[in-house]
Amino acid sequence: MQKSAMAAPRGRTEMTSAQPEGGKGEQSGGAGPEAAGLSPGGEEKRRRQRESEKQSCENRSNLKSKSSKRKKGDEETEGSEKRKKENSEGAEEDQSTKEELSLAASEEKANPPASSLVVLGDYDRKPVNTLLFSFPPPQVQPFLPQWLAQPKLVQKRIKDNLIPIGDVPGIHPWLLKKLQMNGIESFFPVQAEVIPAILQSASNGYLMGRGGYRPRDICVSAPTGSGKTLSFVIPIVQVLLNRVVCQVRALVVLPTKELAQQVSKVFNIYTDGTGLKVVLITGQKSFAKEQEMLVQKKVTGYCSLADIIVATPGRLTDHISQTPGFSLMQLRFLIVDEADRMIDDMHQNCLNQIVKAAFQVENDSGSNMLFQRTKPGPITAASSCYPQIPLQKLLFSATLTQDPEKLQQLDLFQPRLFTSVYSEKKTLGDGTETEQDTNKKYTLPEGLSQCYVPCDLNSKPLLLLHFMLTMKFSRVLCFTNSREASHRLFLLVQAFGGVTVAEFSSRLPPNERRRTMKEFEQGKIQLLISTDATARGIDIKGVNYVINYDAPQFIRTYIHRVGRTARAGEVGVAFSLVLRIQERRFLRMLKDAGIQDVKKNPVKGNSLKPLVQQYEEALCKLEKTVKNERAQKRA
Ligand SMILES: Nc1ncnc2c1ncn2[C@@H]1O[C@H](COP(=O)(O)OP(=O)(O)OP(=O)(O)O)[C@@H](O)[C@H]1O
Repeated sequence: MQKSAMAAPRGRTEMTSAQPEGGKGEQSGGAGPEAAGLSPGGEEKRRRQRESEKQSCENRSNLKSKSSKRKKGDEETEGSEKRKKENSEGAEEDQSTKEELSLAASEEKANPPASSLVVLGDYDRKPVNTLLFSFPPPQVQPFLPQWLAQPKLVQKRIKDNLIPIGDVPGIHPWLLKKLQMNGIESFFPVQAEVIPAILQSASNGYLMGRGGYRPRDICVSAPTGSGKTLSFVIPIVQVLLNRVVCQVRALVVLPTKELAQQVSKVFNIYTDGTGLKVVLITGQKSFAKEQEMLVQKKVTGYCSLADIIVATPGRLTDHISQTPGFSLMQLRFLIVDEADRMIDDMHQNCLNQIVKAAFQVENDSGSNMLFQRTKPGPITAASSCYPQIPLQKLLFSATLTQDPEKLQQLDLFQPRLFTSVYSEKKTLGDGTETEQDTNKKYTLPEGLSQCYVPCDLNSKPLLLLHFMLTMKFSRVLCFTNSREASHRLFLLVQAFGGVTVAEFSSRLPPNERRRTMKEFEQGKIQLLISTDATARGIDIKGVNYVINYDAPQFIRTYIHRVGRTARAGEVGVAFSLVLRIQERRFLRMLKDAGIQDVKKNPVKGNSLKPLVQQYEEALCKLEKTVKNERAQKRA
């Protein structure tokens, strides 16, 4: 990927015009007796100069160590991990370099160094003329676009900031009733901010932006379980309430079938009784069946059977290319949930195809010629002559990337960012205010307590059993790093006995996964051992504990996993079993993300002893079961 000047690489050079020595000093007689230290003020001036240089050096070395500490990545588990790691590492480097440069600039301002011109980048003072020959050439100082630098802040604390639904302006009375019928009396902070923003952007009806202008795209970064789903479901249903013709006006894309199912369920609740049609496209039904759900052929041409589509990327692109009459030409809202994951290479292409399909010129004589649209470009007299149906993008995630370049791949239009990621001001004992968590990149739910248990490989199963049987943990979602690991652990706990346990991974067919999830939600299963298939977005009510049986390798995986508990303002506890060899890396990963309050919670060997004999018997049973399974597979 080509990098723009916005994200210049490390070691950039920049000129800073600074004070005396050869610059201003020269003009005011720098070569005269004062500069040579012969005048009465000369000694004082040199002392100040020496101090200023010393300060400058200190500042630079501080920055240097700060910079090296920060060069780590936001990474992601799924898909092209390595590339992602590289990308995000690059992004963070860019970010920290930006911070360094602005910090350095302000510090330089406060303590002007003695030399006339300095080169920033390797923090060594260099004479100005080296700039002329420096390679690579100087680059433009990067800056954070205003929409990222000045986002709309969303309160993190849910329970303290509930807003009665009637106090949020502009919501249709019918929807207010519907919300109440579903037990929603108050909006969560993210909903109270985002719902009016989306409604406002469609205040002239969905066929046009506010005041006839193209509406701004919206990005939302709020913690897991903070209610992001309703913050787009409610305004979209409201905006489409009065639609006359059924056309695909809203499309939600999500990375997995389970998530798509979950979101379509919420849409179904709030469209029930409206005549709006919600269609789920995930490949769980046959392609032909899905085609029947999407379009109908009539004598006059094809007509849409869907107002709102909730889809996974693969199946959706198949329909774009292969389903006759399937049109996104009237698409008004493109919602990208779990957006950071959807921007990954794997899904990026899908998003491009959607946008392309949305601006495709239709030859079909049945198309609506009154409201047409052309690919957005500069506003001209011609383009403003006829009404354009705008396509507005709405991006949501608990770990939305703040790398402008990555977000820019989505071709966002004057985006607005709503975020709960901000540093908090704390008042000290003496009344002064201090900023906390300045390197904070993600926000976790308020009610979440986090612990980690240092351990070795052999004690991990015993620790899990200890939590379940001795500590009597209930409603536990336990994550491993692979399907095989989940399966083995499930067999082992089952062989040990005493715990209602199930597994969840792509090893199991979809119906079985659905059933398991339902039973877990109903409390019939106390321990669900899962892969990262349930790590993102899945909303399971009543999870008390998350256990990272295998420590997650990437910070975003950690955030989404632990976010399966402490949802909707509730409390929850996350335990991570961390091998001693992983401990340093694990803690650094959390620290780099600004996550500080993770307590060390060692478990004494003595506590595990009572379980050992039964555990060894379970191991023998496990060995037999695995052998049987292998034999069955071969047969
Ligand atoms: N205003 C509300 N009042 C009560 N419960 C709510 C409200 N809004 C959402 N919820 C509930 O909160 C839970 C979490 O909501 P949701 O799944 O939308 O979170 P999210 O922000 O999308 O989380 P994630 O990032 O993990 O996907 C759901 O069970 C939802 O029903």
